[in-house]
Amino acid sequence: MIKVGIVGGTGYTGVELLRILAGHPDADVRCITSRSEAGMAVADLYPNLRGHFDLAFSEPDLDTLTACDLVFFATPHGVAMRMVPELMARGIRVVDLSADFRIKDLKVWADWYGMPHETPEWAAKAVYGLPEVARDAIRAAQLVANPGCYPTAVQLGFLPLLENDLVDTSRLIADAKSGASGAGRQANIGMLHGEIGESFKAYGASGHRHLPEIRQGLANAASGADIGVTFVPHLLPMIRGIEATLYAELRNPADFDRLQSLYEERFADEPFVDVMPFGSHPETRSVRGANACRMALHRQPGSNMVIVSSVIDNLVKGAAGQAVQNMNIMFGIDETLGLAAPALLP
Ligand SMILES: NC(=O)C1=CN([C@@H]2O[C@H](COP(=O)(O)OP(=O)(O)OC[C@H]3O[C@@H](n4cnc5c(N)ncnc54)[C@H](OP(=O)(O)O)[C@@H]3O)[C@@H](O)[C@H]2O)C=CC1
Ligand SMILES: CC(=O)N[C@@H](CCC(=O)OP(=O)(O)O)C(=O)O
Repeated sequence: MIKVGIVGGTGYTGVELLRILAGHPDADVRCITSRSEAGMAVADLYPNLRGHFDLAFSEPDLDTLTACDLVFFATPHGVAMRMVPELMARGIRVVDLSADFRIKDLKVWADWYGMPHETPEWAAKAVYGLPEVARDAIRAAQLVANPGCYPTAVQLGFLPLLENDLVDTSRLIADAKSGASGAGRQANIGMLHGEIGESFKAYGASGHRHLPEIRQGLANAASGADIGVTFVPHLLPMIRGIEATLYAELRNPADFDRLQSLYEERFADEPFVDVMPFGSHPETRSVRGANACRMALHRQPGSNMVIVSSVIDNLVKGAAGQAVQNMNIMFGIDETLGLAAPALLP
């Protein structure tokens, strides 16, 4: 049994970790922290977990956390980077769902996250945990930086094009839309139902903090090539799900004929990526609650532009599901344990 701790157990990704781990045969959740709800039984706050966890939320406490084999951080940015060094020193493994360890250039990180990085040595050692790219490094890692939700949908959709040098990397476009749970559970007037219901808007069009993360991942996939990517997120009046419509111009239009088989081969051994038939339109509800990314390719008549539609559940493949996938890889157990359930439909 893997002894698991969760810091930030009351947030949306924290409770999603609990939901997934409730069905995991090799994970034993020992500790779930919350400063505001310390002392409250987990099942009292989240009745869907009644009968699954006989635990109460507790204050984040290093002595309790160091009794675990693995700690998930489901906390706002800036929390994990302060607690990780102590856990690392005591040999505990960590999967951080926040952005603290995702970006290697710490000047870029500080500019986007508005604070200096306090543990550069661990930022350098952390492995960016996109399993479809870095499975071997994740297996050996003590600290895994779980990718962001938009960056997961965007990178997976572009990967085969960039790895095979098929497109103009200077003019990529990622037009992405997310449900409101992406913003977390803390009170925020802009996220009230009355504010976002029956409405739809872009945000962060002048620059969103996921832009440098997406750039870094796409540059690595393209063997260090310069990446010009325009990323615009949108807020959808729904709770879960991300759809990213991706655009890239083929260098050689003749390559269109082999793209479908290239995508199918690239992801053939990936348990959580599904390449749908050419011309399909993946729906967010087809991945709701599931650790899955579904994608499909399109071409418009007379155009050299490849269009990829990529969907994930932001809380699962975009956060807690991918974090459990990373845990499974780190501990050398079946990567799909706890994650095999299909999406909830309708
Ligand atoms: N929501 C999403 O779709 C995704 C979120 N993420 C990232 O995952 C992380 C968690 O997100 P989400 O669950 O949405 O966030 P929430 O705001 O819903 O939850 C945050 C949790 O962290 C705890 N917390 C807050 N401040 C501290 C602190 N200083 N020390 C210890 N615990 C703290 C809170 O409990 P309390 O204050 O009671 O201690 C709460 O349990 C964030 O970094 C987010 O960016 C990543 C991918 C997708
Ligand atoms: C809808 C919404 O607000 N989404 C969040 C992104 C989701 C998230 O939590 O970002 P990380 O994956 O980096 O942690 C945002 O735009 O900031």
